[in-house]
Amino acid sequence: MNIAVLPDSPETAPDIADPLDHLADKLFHRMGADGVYARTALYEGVVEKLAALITSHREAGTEVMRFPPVMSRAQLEKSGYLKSFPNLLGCVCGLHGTEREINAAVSRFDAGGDWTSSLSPADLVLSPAACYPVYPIAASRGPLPRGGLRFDVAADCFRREPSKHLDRLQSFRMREYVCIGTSDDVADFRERWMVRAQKIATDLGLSFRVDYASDPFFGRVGQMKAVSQKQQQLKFELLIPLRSEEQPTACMSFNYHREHFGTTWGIQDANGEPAHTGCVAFGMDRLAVAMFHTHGTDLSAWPAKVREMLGIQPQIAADAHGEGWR
Ligand SMILES: Nc1ncnc2c1ncn2[C@@H]1O[C@H](COP(=O)(O)OP(=O)(O)OP(=O)(O)O)[C@@H](O)[C@H]1O
Ligand SMILES: [Zn+2]
Repeated sequence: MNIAVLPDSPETAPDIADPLDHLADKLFHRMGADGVYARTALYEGVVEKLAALITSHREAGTEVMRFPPVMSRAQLEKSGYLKSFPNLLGCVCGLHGTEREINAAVSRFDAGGDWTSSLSPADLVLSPAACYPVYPIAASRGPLPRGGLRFDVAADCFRREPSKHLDRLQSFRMREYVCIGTSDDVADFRERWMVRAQKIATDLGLSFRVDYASDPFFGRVGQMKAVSQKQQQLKFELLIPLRSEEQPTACMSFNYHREHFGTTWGIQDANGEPAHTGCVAFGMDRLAVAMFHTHGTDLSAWPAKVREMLGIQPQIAADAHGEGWR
């Protein structure tokens, strides 16, 4: 079934058109909520090619793990997420009562009332970033070997930041390379990846700049955290001017957490010191949107070098509007 219902009908259309809106009907199908979209074959094909390109740059000795879209609530609480981004968290909840209580909730719904007041939280949250589950797993393995550990992780992530902008989703894919080791291990890792990531962006024909950045910490205390994060240059972003040069979109980030996760999870480096950690995160959906915004929605018209880099064959490009991804 192919129901392209974007762009919005005039009654529900956003007041100000966004420069990315023209991509919507080629890339997505609406699912009834802002920032949550079904993806077309054309779009998904490019996401897969981007993922393969990122895989081709994986360093030797990197362990691969793929995480589900949910994780342990206790683990995320322990990671300190509520101190930084409580406003973005999505929590799984359910009808946990007796049969009578559950039936009463459903009856309230049938009668046009509110059933959700009977919900209570489960022990799961929707993962807000791909790397959180890897630290307790690493901790369970005992002290780190010399040189530390490296992981390749990915997850469907959720952040409660509904927006009509196609580059700010509530449900999106994140791929990360993670390093756990000494501060030198992590500094070298981040340095290598900041160089490599810029080569990837150049190969993809994207315009970009790399700048230091801060996370969107919650509240007034959060603003101070953001200032300190910038001063210490703990976070860099690869920024692509999708809607303007002044407000570019962060499509990758390079993060240094110092010993936060090492101390939280009791991870020790080879010298018995708390481990340092860092990650490089690729926003797969933002990268895909950036590719279509930059090169257009006709794959056969993309620059030959970019198609070659991604392994997009000419006939595949021509077929992509149908089911032509092989
Ligand atoms: N709401 C979102 N929709 C799509 N991709 C996202 C979203 N939030 C983050 N990402 C992607 O995941 C990557 C890693 O997440 P990170 O926490 O570093 O982003 P962030 O600093 O919160 O981004 P922003 O400042 O734009 O909210 C980002 O560089 C981006 O590519
Ligand atoms: Zn991370």
